[in-house]
Amino acid sequence: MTQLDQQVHSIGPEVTGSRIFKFIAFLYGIAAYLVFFVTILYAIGFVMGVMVPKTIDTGSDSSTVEALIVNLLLMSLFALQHSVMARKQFKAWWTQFVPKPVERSTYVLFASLSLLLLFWQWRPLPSVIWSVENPDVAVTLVTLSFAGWVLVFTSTFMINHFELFGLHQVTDHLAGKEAAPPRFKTPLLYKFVRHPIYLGFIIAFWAAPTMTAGHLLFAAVTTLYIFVGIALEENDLVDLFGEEYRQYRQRVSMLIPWRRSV
Ligand SMILES: C[S@@+](CC[C@H](N)C(=O)[O-])C[C@H]1O[C@@H](n2cnc3c(N)ncnc32)[C@H](O)[C@@H]1O
Repeated sequence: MTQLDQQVHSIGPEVTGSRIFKFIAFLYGIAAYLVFFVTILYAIGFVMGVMVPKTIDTGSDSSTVEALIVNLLLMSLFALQHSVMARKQFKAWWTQFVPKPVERSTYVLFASLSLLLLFWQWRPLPSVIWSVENPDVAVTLVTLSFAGWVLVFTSTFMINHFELFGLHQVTDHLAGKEAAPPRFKTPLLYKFVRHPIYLGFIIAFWAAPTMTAGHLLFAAVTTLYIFVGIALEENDLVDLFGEEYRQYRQRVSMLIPWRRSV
């Protein structure tokens, strides 16, 4: 037996089933959730350019090339972390080291930390691509962007907010309940589009009265990543729910209600 095998063996039910582990896991889940919550609130201010010390359009001066390289690296790091750690094969591998009840919380924590790094290190690209002069149109765009964030937040509650962010798993474990298998759901908005959370992000990122080059880069790359993320997520969902998800995909559009192809 290698040293690694011995370590893997040490995180068994005799450890995860103990009362002290359950309690520490619960505290860890709450801490990860709080970090996520602060991160998503900061993200709103960062993208909308309000109420936070550093926004998408502020930060240290740098050359265009440096800004492009740093920003693309930061977004790639988030995309890699987010996609790789969400895959079935990765989860099967790393739950040998990370106990299952805190797997989702750890994923949420890593995703939040990579986003916080992005906010911190983001380089502004201040050239203005468009600027809406009409105050009514400008207010409409700000309202639309905010509505995008509301769509993200409310949609998470439609499929299960607390499970998505790991709290459900640690509370069930604390209560000694077995983790329930994932369930396919199509409540409310999920009857009109398959990905309301991602639709909310796209709206929130693009609806800007003033669009700088930096903001445009962020919106364009994240939108591209959302399409890649959707393809990966839907592969997993077909694996998980089979024919039920295939039929859902035929019946319901991806992002734009009543437009089957997108
Ligand atoms: C960040 S959420 C995004 C959900 C969806 N793509 C959206 O944009 O609203 C990703 C998680 O939701 C799960 N998921 C996506 N659609 C689902 C559905 N209809 N029912 C249950 N879980 C779903 C995926 O398996 C994944 O774990």
